[in-house]
Amino acid sequence: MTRFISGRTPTTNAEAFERALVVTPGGVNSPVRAFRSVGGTPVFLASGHGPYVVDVEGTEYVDLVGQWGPALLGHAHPDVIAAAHEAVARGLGFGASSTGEVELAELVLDRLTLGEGASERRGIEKLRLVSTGTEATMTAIRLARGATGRPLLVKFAGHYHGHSDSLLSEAGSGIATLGIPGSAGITPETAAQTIVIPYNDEDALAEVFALHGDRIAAIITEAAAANMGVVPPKPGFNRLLGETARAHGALLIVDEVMTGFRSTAAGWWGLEEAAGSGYDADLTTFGKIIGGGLPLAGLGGRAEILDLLAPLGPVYQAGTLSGNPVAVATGAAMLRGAGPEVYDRLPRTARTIADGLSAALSAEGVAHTVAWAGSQFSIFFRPDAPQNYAEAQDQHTWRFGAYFHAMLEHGVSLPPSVYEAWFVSAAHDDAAIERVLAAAGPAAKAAAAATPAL
Ligand SMILES: Cc1ncc(COP(=O)(O)O)c(C=O)c1O
Ligand SMILES: N[C@H](C=O)CCC(=O)O
Repeated sequence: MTRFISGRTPTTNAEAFERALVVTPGGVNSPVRAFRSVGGTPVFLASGHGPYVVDVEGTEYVDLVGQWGPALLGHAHPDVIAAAHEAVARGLGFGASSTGEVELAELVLDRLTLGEGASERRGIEKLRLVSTGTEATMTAIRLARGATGRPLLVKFAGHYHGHSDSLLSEAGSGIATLGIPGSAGITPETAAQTIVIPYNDEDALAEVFALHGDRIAAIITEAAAANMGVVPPKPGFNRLLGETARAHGALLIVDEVMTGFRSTAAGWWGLEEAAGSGYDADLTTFGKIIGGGLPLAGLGGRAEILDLLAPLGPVYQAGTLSGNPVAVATGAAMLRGAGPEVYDRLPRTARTIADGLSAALSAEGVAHTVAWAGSQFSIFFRPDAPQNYAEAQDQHTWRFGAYFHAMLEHGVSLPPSVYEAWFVSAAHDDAAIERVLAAAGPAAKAAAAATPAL
């Protein structure tokens, strides 16, 4: 007799969650999905199409989670699905190199390399593919330590770079959502190698380098922070990070796992280049969109640094599933499908939605602000945009649960945390936007009526 297998597919979210709780820690495979900060039963999704997702009960929602970023063209885009089918038919993976990996690297490098004659520090010359953003940032740190022979890492409070040990101190995303300072299970020795400073704070940066400059291997930063809600860098801050690192013989790692291929065709880096505040990253990490929705991520940089990776160099990194042929095919299909019209459309769609939501909140007298980084935005329940984690936490977070559930009831799926960014896709058409705007009034009323927990 089987103990766990029920043989029946759950038909309600409650039933699905109940069963998940028995066999999965917290009923989820990634903490934010558990709805802990907003309360209630998580939805279990059965399918997605265009701007919509559908749960196991058959309820359709306009999706503003976008797979946490990868769904740039919307769900189940025909070209991406066709690329997956074609690749699957040839085999799921070989544990050997395949030409699709090279094609994807070429597509990425083409978007991120400056023209001939540009300073040789700029742009990305080589790319190593891995399977998750966590692996990409973890490898970037190892590479920085290997390249400099130094131990320390500087990160910013509220930034999230995945869940490797060195990077969970005062992290954003789920760590912020759960209201905890970091994770158990990390040795004090490891934690001591990461120095956390406030974001957008030039003085703290100067001070940490004055004190420890010759022991710092790297600064790691989100290209534009979006895991404590959206908090963009002050103009010129990323450039200052590059200059400071360079002046002290350290490296700058810019994490574009979320912003890469979303803010512009060339990610946040492209946006700052166009704005005249371009910066020199020594290493750049990618994830999400680069895999087109399947597990794939990457680490890029100048050849002299990337070539320190095995087999050429002494810094080890490997992966059974690295460069998986199906994931590189879906990633390439997504990048090929993300032409100028996509990057033109995304900010306009985001702006229309955000303006409508903001107007509804204002009409209900709810203090709030919409914060932006390219086409990504999030709503803070405070009157002005925060510049760092302390300010991002200083808001009426207690309004968000009511707001979130009112949206869900009216057919709009938001990230289930006040500290996550919202994502639109190229598939969000007028009908989807209308549905979001129709939910704006009731959600604003719910936020206005919310009260802090005792
Ligand atoms: C900026 C950033 N870096 C790294 C990661 C880690 O990526 P993954 O979840 O694929 O490990 C994430 C998201 O999870 C992210 O938003
Ligand atoms: N903020 C995270 C990634 O960007 C959300 C994904 C997760 O933790 O499940």
